[in-house]
Amino acid sequence: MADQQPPDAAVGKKKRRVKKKPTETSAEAVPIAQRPTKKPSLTFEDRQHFDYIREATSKNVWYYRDRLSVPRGPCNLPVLRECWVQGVIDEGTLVWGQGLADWLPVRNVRTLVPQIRTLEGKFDVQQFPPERVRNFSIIAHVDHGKSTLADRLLELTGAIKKGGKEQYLDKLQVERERGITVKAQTASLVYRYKGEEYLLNLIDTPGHVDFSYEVSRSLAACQGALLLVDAAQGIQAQTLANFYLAFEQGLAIVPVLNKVDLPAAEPEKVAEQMHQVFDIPPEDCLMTSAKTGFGLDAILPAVIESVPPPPGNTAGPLRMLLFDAFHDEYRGVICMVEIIDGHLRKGDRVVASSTGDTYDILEVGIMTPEPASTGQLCTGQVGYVITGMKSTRSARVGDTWHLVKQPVEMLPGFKPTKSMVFAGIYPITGADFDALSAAMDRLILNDASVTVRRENSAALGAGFRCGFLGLLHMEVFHQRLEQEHGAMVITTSPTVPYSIEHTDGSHEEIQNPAQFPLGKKLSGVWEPTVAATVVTPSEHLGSIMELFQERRGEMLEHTVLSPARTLLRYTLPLAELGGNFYDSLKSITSGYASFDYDEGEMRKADLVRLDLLLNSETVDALARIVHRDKAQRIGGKMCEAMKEKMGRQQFEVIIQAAANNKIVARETLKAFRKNVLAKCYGGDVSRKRKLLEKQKEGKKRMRRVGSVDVPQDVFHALIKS
Ligand SMILES: Nc1nc2c(ncn2[C@@H]2O[C@H](COP(=O)(O)OP(=O)(O)OP(=O)(O)O)[C@@H](O)[C@H]2O)c(=O)[nH]1
Repeated sequence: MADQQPPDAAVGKKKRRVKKKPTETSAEAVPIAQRPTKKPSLTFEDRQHFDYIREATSKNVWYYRDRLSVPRGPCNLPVLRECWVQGVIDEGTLVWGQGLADWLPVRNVRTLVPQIRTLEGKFDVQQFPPERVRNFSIIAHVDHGKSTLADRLLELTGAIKKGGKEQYLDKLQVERERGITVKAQTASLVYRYKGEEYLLNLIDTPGHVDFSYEVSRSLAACQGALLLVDAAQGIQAQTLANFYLAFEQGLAIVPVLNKVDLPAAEPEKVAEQMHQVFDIPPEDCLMTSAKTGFGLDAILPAVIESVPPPPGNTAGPLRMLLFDAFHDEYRGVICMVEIIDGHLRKGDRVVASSTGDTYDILEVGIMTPEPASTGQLCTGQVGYVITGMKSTRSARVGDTWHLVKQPVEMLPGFKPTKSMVFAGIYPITGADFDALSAAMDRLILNDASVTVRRENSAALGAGFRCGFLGLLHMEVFHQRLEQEHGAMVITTSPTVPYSIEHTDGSHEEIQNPAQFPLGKKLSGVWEPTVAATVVTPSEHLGSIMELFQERRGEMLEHTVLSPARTLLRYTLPLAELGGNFYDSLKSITSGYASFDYDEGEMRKADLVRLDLLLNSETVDALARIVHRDKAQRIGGKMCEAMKEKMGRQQFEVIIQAAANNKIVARETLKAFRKNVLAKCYGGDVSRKRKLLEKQKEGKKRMRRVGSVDVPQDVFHALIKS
């Protein structure tokens, strides 16, 4: 094991070495024959080995990771940002990283694992029996102010400082970039009310329909919900959907009208709407402005008064619900749990009911909103546990855990989600498949609503077919894979699951358009529909109806909510929600209409498979299933987009679209050879070689379809066409 010098001494020593003797790398320490010529990619066995070492060293300050990012700052290997490790991290281990000409033997690696805040000995969760615990979610339509209100409540209870980062609980990069919540987040607050301290557990939930699985799971760990409604916009489609989710689970509802500071706010009218639609007495609605802080003081007392304490049995054996999980680079799998009955302590040995696997509780604590260890959790409390679980797949969201040899009745768990949209996800190059697979495992741990299956494409190689709850969900998943896990991927056109009826009466579900049978007589093709709800200012009714008609929608209901607002219900094919449906709806109503949908029935439709061909070779990854009437228009658009994006090749390329094998559109791309040496007049041969090598490198990023090279961004562009 490496030496145990104080970190500063080690830092100084290593810095001097690296600076003064840059050649003192593995060149001297390792015989040439042993030196690899390129960055190693770790094998599965390596990773297993690493896991073993992690355990062996977890109590020391040493650490390793298969792909170790060493942040800048005081560190004994300051030049390394990404470093590939050969073998076990120990004295003499070879590492390679950005800025290093060669492999470097490690002399001293100190852990860079951020320390979890500890409240052990300072904060006793036992002082909060269930009567003084409240678990509640904040639910609302998109942008009605959930995260902003959560900020104010965190500030009010001193969990975060005033004037800090806005929407504190929106921690993901994708959330901050898009300004939406995609992941439910938990925070425990201590609040003094009528002379007694209460432990309040707040869960901020997403508003968009594609993430409603997050809402329903969060509600399972709560006994109440703050139903937030924008006092200017009133009840919207997702307000209805979330209200019913909470109502069906029997939660206490605390109605709050937010944004009363806005000039357009009409809190009295909205309170009246709440009465009409939800039967909530107008006088029960709290008025607040999460922006200015108006009315904030009334919220937590209302939660304490209206939300019942968690009903668990304090004396019973431990029974806990795993309702969420995520992967932390340094600590592995972190599970979010609610203690339904009994008591959990660090060091306990627990069993996961669904798999029978046993784990030691290495750490347990609450989110404040950052994790803070408390050493135990009592009945009704919500917090996190770390078990040293090896595989991300072992953390099954909805699972019941109990103590070894103390079996309990399983909790009902969560309804499995039904994927509404499918797409293929492929690594940019085949060599990245293993890395993508690991990244998917980690992300799926944090997003249990995604379904994944291995698949192969002739054009894109080995990859995965993933099921999502909607198109936004698919886009966010793609973005998170890239941003949080560094996996660069190609996503194929989204498709919905179709059911094919063969002439012998049998049915087959297809989730990939390339499976759609060609040249075979079929009895019928069935597509999924949705029951859509739109709440809109009445002046936009005409244009909304036109939009739905164009998207093959059929009206089910037309209700006037108030003289100015109307509710419409339509049934329409799920596939029609793709493309620019949301953008069109937004632009024709200037963003004033709200939209939500529920799964509908399967409906028979006249559908064909639309293929894209390059020099008569089908690109399987670009196949889609479309309505016969739209095949020619969509095919034409795809060919145009392909021509525009692909750039000329060294030979002519014929781009065609075929609907059920019949050509419906065609474009021709003229031959062209880009002469990268055009501007190199005479002279330097090494510069010419460099340019040619760069060109060769660029070609690697292309996908070969038959004899045609397709750049990866073409796939992205065609998905949107
Ligand atoms: N004027 C005013 N603006 C507010 C108030 N509360 C929130 N906002 C603004 O409304 C916008 C949306 O707020 P968020 O807190 O992100 O809304 P959200 O409900 O969490 O959004 P999603 O998680 O995407 O559903 C932000 O620009 C906030 O600054 C309020 O009381 N008054």
